[in-house]
Amino acid sequence: MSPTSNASASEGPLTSTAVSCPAKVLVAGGYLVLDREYTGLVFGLDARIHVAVEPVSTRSGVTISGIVVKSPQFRDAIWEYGYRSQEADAGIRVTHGHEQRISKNPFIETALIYALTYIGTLLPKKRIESSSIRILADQAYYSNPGAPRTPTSPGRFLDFNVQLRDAHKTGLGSSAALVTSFTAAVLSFYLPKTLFDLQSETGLRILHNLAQASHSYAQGKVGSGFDIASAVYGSCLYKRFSPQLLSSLPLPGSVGFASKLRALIEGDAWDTQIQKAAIKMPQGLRLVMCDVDCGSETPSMVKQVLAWRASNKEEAEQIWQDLQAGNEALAAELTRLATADQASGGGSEKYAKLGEIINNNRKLIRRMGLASRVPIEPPQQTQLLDYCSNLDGVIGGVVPGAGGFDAVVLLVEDKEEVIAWLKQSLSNYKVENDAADGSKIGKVGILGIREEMVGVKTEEQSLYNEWTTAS
Ligand SMILES: Nc1ncnc2c1ncn2[C@@H]1O[C@H](COP(=O)(O)OP(=O)(O)OP(=O)(O)O)[C@@H](O)[C@H]1O
Ligand SMILES: C[C@@](O)(CCOP(=O)(O)O)CC(=O)O
Repeated sequence: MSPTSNASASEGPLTSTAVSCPAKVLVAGGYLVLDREYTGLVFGLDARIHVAVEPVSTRSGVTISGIVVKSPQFRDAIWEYGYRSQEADAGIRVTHGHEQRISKNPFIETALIYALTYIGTLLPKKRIESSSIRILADQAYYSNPGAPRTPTSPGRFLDFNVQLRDAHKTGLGSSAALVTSFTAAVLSFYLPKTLFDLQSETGLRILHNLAQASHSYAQGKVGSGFDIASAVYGSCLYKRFSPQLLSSLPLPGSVGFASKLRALIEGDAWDTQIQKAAIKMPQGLRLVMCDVDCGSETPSMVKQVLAWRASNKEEAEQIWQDLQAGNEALAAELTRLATADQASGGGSEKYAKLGEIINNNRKLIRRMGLASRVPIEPPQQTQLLDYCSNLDGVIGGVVPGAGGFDAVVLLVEDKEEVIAWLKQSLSNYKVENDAADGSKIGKVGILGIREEMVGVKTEEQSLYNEWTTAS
């Protein structure tokens, strides 16, 4: 059902709004999920990016509207935008503030253009008021050490005291969580509930489709969109949208962009499939993310794997099908354990099948990597995963997403002593960096996060008290 567009444009003053979205980890389905024939098993993680929007009191007589966006945990992270409606149904054009000295932020700028354009199609006669927007991110997204802003009463959001370009990402999908929170916060702020309600299924679908469209444009249309899906819906089994949906959309600023964008995100053509019920974390288990203090270039790995698949159809098809079966088996076993009678089975034998499925999937991932000559589970990561998998309480682990040297994700028993033992064992872990290509993994650390089933949610403004709009 589409929202009705005849709601009154004047439904009271704009009130401050805040929204947050979770990080992601693709536990199964890397590369496969780029193709609609296959699915990806994605878990949300409890590191969040928050976006808060507030009205700005404009002095009487001031006619220029503006939106100021700040990411105050980073140095010089402030972007000022003007905006105006364009002829020919081309949507909203965003301009930069005069004294803009700092680098552009394509994710923020695109999310703003898409969100304001959609709002403009719903409320064509209403002036878009000025606002002030703050972005606040949890520590786990970056490996830079943060410091409390007010040491006497340390809050949730730390001061990173570096420029954004010097932030070291940990690969948790910061741009997807940012774009989704930003879009949700801007829509919730400017639109009355009758037109956009984050608590409704329709609201979530519109947010998902709009955030996919703008994130994909800002990113250069490379990803499957699993990161946006988990930002909106939390942990889920994800089947991507047909790429033609976005390739047939006019570019922002071109004739017909606004109404085609609205029709696409509200209409029935959008064919993503999200199964939330297919993903569960059994009670007594949890995910642990390990950062290996090194990084890989996802786009070039994707290019190489897909090129190999295109010229080795038969061999690739077999691996893809076997991996899909293995990924489905993993989802099914997690669900079985989550719903099984807690009294049945006991001890670590109850997770034996889960461990076996994970190890079989890893064999297939290594085959994919060897065949395509892409280090998806390189020897250093195999060694690390084998080492961790042999520790008491660890069921198994994989290289998430595109793999490489970014991170590993472990499935472990949710017990303090297991985490303590894992930490101690990793602090003694000796990395054997003997890869022929010279790639190295650094010190292995545990990120203080775990799985999160909840996707987008509204938040209390009081969370940001120490990061006032003036910060
Ligand atoms: N706190 C923040 N404030 C403003 N912009 C941010 C913030 N965090 C991330 N970004 C934007 O997102 C970009 C990083 O997105 P990118 O897609 O490269 O990484 P990622 O989504 O974290 O990585 P991956 O998909 O590999 O997990 C930054 O260059 C910046 O533009
Ligand atoms: C390789 C791919 O399937 C997963 C990439 O995941 P990550 O960015 O490495 O977490 C690409 C995608 O689905 O967007």
